Amino acid sequence: MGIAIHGAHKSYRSRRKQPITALAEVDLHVARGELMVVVGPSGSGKSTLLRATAGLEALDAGRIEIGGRDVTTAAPGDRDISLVFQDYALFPHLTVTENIAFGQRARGVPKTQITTDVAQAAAMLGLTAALARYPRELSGGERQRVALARAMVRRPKAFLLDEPLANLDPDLRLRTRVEIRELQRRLGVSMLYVTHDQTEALALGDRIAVVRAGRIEQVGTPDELYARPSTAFIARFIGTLPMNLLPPEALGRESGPVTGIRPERTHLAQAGHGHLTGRVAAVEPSGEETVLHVVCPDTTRILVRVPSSAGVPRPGSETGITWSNADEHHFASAEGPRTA
Ligand SMILES: Nc1ncnc2c1ncn2[C@@H]1O[C@H](COP(=O)(O)OP(=O)(O)OP(=O)(O)O)[C@@H](O)[C@H]1O
Repeated sequence: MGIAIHGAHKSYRSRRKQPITALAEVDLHVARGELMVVVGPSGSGKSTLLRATAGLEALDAGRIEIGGRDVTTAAPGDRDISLVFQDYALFPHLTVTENIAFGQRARGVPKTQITTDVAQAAAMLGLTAALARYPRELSGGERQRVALARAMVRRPKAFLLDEPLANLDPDLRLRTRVEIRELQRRLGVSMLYVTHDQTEALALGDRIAVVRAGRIEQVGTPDELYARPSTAFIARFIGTLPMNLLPPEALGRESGPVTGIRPERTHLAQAGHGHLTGRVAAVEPSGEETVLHVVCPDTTRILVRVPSSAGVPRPGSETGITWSNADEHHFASAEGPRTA
């Protein structure tokens, strides 16, 4: 058993005493050894879900099990979890060794055991050469690795991470992301990983839970979320570029569903041919590919991603846009559920 969250509900009171629903009827199961990413926009309830799982926040209703044990009312220290936050929370006056060993010492683990555990965690995370240093002598990436090593030596039933890469520059984010993934695989521990970054979610997760306004809209593998988003919101949220959503009028229909087409599944055609014709409003080269912003006569804007080598049209010119009907998604409305 990994982590099981049943019917979690949590609301806060605003300063004006208005209720703010942070979590509503959330069910989430993380299998043993699974890396589950919780992703969603700012304020959607991700941190509340993680903090409730950690026991830092009490639920109004619902039940939480970790490793098959009901921990709903257990104190954070009694849940067999390790937490990692974005701000590392290292002790500045302790060396790397002492920081990693701190929790183990407090728990009275024998010294020889601690020495072995620290050496092993440091080796796994490439920190062996830094063991005698103080946090101020480390880079941001090294500090985050110390925080991970400290979390790891506890051998918890579950790892809970809240935006652990938020303070790192892009290069380090990428490297540390790979390290976290490898570490989680090697330890075979369940992990709940919170981020607002869908790229990170797709890269890391065995599965991803997309949260919006306190509810989980979809749980699935990265491929499932990309190929069959269950709502138009997810279709726009998951993917390097948001999916184009076309109202029926844009396709010359009086009524019907909203049609979704990914920018990377569109092709250019001659003006007047294909599914649509519009004017190129902007051209954004990004190496091998170029993204065109095309505005149709009814003002619908469409993103088109094409190979840069393919004779990209100039801004202001007219172009046709086409796609294979098999690549279409259909939704009840611009935010609503999938219909086909
Ligand atoms: N202590 C609190 N008191 C009042 N409202 C709170 C409190 N903590 C969170 N909230 C509200 O609950 C909602 C969910 O917050 P939460 O921090 O879980 O979102 P989040 O998805 O983690 O956001 P972010 O990505 O910005 O960190 C928000 O509307 C937030 O304003």
